[in-house]
Amino acid sequence: MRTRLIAGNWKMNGSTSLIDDFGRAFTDAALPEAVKVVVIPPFPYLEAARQAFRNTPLQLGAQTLNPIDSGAHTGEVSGRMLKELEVRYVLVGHSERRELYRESDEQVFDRLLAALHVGLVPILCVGESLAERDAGQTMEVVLRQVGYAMARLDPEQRQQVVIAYEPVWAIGTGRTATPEQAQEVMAGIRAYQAEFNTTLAEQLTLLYGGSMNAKNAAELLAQPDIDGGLVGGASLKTDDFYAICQSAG
Ligand SMILES: O=C(CO)COP(=O)(O)O
Repeated sequence: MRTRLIAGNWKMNGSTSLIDDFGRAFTDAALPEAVKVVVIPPFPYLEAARQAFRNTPLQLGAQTLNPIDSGAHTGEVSGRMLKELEVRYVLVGHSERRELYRESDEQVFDRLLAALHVGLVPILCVGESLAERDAGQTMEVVLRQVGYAMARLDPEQRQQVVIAYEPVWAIGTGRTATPEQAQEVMAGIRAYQAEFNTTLAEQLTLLYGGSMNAKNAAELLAQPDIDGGLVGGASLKTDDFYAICQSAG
């Protein structure tokens, strides 16, 4: 049985009061067994979240990290600092970072490696644009992003990585990939991984992201290669996010 994982990426949203709402809503929450739930707020809220989530099953994630441990890098945050705040997961290669902040596959890989070195679980985000999908390049683009990172890791490191497939055209648009579209690409990612090692491929946790919400989550999560979700907008609404977590059981 693979790990089920629901992660809420708040992006540059949220507030200390939303952290408190989540703390209250998830205190003593009875989530389905074997479902891990991660909240990924902006950096300034991590400490408040650490306190507020004490009696909840919620784990903490961060949205990015700098590959360097410390030094003269104004505005940046290192993996070591995140570990001090009991952060367990970190996103690398989110399409917004790739697009808006020009992160290359190489820079994404440096971040992923830094995460592994300090013991954070990297969630490697990959996905094609609408133009790439329309041009029939979906698998090529996604496997290039996955392959760039995975081929440079040793088998033990590969085992630690979670991969999130987020078609860029489905992010924040309300236009979810159909379960079949998502399943097709995610089966392709797992098959790619099987070229390294079939057991690892079987254990790989694969998340779908892109307009996942309380209504469509169950159908997406019922697909054989979808083990969880990376949720944006709907993770800012306590009730919706709670419902998505319940449908992962
Ligand atoms: O980018 C996402 C999560 O990382 C998905 O965002 P939405 O759920 O808002 O489409």
